[in-house]
Amino acid sequence: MSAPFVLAVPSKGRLQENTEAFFARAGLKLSKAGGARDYRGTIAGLDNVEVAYLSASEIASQLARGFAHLGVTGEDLVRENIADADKRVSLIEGLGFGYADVVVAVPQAWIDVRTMADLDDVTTGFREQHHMRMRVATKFVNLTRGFFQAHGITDYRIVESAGATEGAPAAGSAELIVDITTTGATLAANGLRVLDDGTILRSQANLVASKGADWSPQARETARVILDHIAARARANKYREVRTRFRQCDAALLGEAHSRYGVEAPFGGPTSSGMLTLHCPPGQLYALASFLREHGAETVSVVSLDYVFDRENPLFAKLEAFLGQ
Ligand SMILES: Nc1ncnc2c1ncn2[C@@H]1O[C@H](COP(=O)(O)OP(=O)(O)OP(=O)(O)O)[C@@H](O)[C@H]1O
Ligand SMILES: O=P(O)(O)OC[C@H]1O[C@H](OP(=O)(O)OP(=O)(O)O)[C@H](O)[C@@H]1O
Ligand SMILES: [Mg+2]
Repeated sequence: MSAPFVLAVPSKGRLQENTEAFFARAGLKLSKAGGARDYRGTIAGLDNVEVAYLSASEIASQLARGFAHLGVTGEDLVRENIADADKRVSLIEGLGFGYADVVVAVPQAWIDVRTMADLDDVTTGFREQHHMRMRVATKFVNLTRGFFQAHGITDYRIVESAGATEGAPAAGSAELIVDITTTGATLAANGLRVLDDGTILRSQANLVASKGADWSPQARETARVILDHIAARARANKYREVRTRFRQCDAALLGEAHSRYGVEAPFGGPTSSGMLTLHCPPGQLYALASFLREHGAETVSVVSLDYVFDRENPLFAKLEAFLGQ
């Protein structure tokens, strides 16, 4: 038997739940034979796939080393943990969950410090006054270094923080922090404020491919099947299916529906009896139904789509472009 195809997914918390739901919606059911504490799983119907349940940061490292073919993890962890990330992994698609911003936050009491340029000024003053550099508490050491360097800030020192980073300024172990925020509640509760231009990265969970994995023809075929499921579901989510039948429908009317409402006609124009199937963005359904009735339709029905399989698979095309032929 050939080596398994490894899909790495988060082993706990919100990311795990969201990831399992995401694959399930795409028709890929992840299951663990040994229950919740089993860190190996399978995908029903895909025999050579091994699902590896790992922490989100470990997934980034495993992808960088080529120990997993595909994985789900946050872009923040990819950028923090992988040097030269764009050469070693490819972010195939943002998954629409796990949103978090990596930000520079300072005590609210620093009323004169609004921007990174202001911060640059006070770091220099702080060093002269206190004979030590300002301390930045973070677990995002690399992202912080890169961002501070891009803003020309050099008078600071990083204090590595494993958790509860937002508490560091009040505890006196740092002057400011770099950490993730989603709702802003934790920053506010700790009397901190994000600098106006202090957002380092807007992160979300991504489907990530590894360059260094063993991309045998069989592994590529497995990736194609997985990405085909995901692309079909993504395409289905973007549209509702609209059906109607009326004689006055012609190419000019379809052209107008396309430019006004973003409507696609996946099976071409109306049939000889005037039957028409359209795909319409959800937000435009009422406007489209009104438009069709104004032009002669008696009835317009709308249904949700589960999957739309296209010949083209943009996700697999992106993977192939990244891996090279
Ligand atoms: N409110 C949030 N808190 C923590 N992580 C979040 C939040 N929202 C989104 N995320 C994302 O989830 C990922 C972190 O997941 P998780 O905490 O499981 O990671 P980890 O690196 O394994 O951390 P841990 O040390 O807690 O095990 C990151 O990509 C992060 O951006
Ligand atoms: O902006 P907010 O919505 O307040 O979210 C941000 C906070 O949430 C996370 O911690 P979490 O409580 O998940 O604990 P963790 O340290 O175990 O990740 C994260 O580390 C931040 O501290
Ligand atoms: Mg965490």
